[in-house]
Amino acid sequence: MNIDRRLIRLLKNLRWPFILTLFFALLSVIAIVLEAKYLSAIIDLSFLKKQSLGNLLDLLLIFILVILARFLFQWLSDSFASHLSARIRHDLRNQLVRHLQGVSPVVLNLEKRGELINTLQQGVESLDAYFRSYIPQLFRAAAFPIVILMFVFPIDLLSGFVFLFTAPIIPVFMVLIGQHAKKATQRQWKTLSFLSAYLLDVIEGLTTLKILNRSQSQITRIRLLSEQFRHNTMSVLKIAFLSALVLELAASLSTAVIAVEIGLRLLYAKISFSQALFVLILAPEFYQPMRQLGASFHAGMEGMEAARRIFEIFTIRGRSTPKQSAQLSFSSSLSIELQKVSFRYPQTDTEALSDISLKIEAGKKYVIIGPSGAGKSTLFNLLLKFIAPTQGRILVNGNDLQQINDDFWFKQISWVPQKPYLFHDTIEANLKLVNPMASAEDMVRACKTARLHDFIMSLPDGYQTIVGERGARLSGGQAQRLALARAFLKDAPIILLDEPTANLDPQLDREIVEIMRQFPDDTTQIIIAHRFTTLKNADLIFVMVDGKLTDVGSFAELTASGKYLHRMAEELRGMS
Ligand SMILES: Nc1ncnc2c1ncn2[C@@H]1O[C@H](COP(=O)(O)OP(=O)(O)OP(=O)(O)O)[C@@H](O)[C@H]1O
Repeated sequence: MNIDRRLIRLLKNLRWPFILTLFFALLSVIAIVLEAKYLSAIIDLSFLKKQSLGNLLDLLLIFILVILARFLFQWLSDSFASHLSARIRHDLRNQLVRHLQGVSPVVLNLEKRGELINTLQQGVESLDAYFRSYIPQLFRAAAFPIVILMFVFPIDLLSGFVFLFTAPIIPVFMVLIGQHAKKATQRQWKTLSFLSAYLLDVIEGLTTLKILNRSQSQITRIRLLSEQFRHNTMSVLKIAFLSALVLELAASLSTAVIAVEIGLRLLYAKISFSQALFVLILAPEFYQPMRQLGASFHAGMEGMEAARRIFEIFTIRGRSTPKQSAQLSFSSSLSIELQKVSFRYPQTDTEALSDISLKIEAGKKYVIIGPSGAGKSTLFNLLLKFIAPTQGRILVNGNDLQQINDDFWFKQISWVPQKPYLFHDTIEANLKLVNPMASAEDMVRACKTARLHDFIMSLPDGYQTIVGERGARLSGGQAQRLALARAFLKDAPIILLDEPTANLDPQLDREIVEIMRQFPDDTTQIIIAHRFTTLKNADLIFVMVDGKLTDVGSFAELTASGKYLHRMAEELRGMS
């Protein structure tokens, strides 16, 4: 019957709007029965018993009031259902976003973003019809016939039995049709999710595709997928139209059976006119909610399918973080120690990091170097608590990092990745992300230190300039500077910087060292370096190769003996 228990559980905090939705629906059916009762009485009295209109004024007035009450109850029931649906969608979307915020970026990157977006938008939206129309209709389909039978049985037993025996025909048809509809709806959703993910992928990789001269083949693929989606949608619609037709037919035939049965008895004077009329007026109302349920059956199917995807998102494992960070305070100078740390990404055979032991003391400058794939970013991911070691421990002032609260830890770290994420908002808003209370002077100071202020002032809207999606209107170097300005504003004791690669911004090469010097002396700096200038300024250099720590030492020590650094120096000398 298309009821997902997890969806019904969402109603827990909305008990009252839900109860009121059903309560007013119930009142509306009582009003329907009363409407039939008064209408049949008025017709009987005025046409058969020839009563004057003056004598029927009271009855007419009550009849009109009952009609008005029916519409009022229906409207109230619909309004509470709409309110309920809006709240559920709002709460669910918040819960989903909150859940995804708690998922490690490393895990999240493995998910198809297009599918996630599709579920967050279309999936949650399709629950509107489920809660606003399908669930109340399901209640009406179950409750209305019972209420009507309660009134019909005492008045006309035979008609009551005809109602009772014809009522299951519609639900039986619905269950039969439902089997097909379910598969078709699942196919439709699968294609839509795939299409959304594919479109997002193509749009993001458009430049690459164009350069590779592959855009035409992608267009063909998108056309094929769209065609498949159209085909699947048509199958769903075909079933929906066909089921509506079958249900309509079943309801009409059942009403006809009642009409013939009543007509015959009326002919042989086995039933009074007012009783016959009362049952006849109620007959279409008896089948109406079941017919309407047939019409919203599709909404029920879609809601169920969307629920499956939505609750799948909740199964993406989030990080668990302790509530308290014992013994650590914001004023602590934080030293970090990696003890025999290894890490293996899920579903991979080799370790990205193996047996790493190193110490990071507060206030010193460290540089990590190594060839591509050596595990430098993985080490950062561990320090950022995006992932946890598969073996070994990371200690912060002697406390296991995994026992430290995420919020506390994130406040201690400024992270400047190679491609910083900038939101489609103003420069000011992107800066204030790290410190909403930052004053205009603070922002200017931070941007001056990051050597970005002059550029910002050259823009027509200055700090109010919209940076574009993912900072599209900024160069790679400018985006990095903006991220560095954010780090200045945040003023955290530890800064992790993934230096931009050499081909990104040559000017930044020299400047970055200067900018990093501006951080307070007690800031611990850990830099993934790609340049020589950065190496020279490090207190200690960690050389990583194939997930292992192969050398540790100062620049002078390593250029003399370190294999990788020595080779790097040779290569750079050869280039110059
Ligand atoms: N999400 C992931 N799932 C599976 N394997 C991964 C994942 N991320 C990285 N790896 C693997 O882990 C190893 C270390 O990768 P990592 O990104 O840490 O290297 P890196 O030194 O930062 O490289 P680069 O300098 O090119 O950025 C690589 O073999 C890489 O293929």
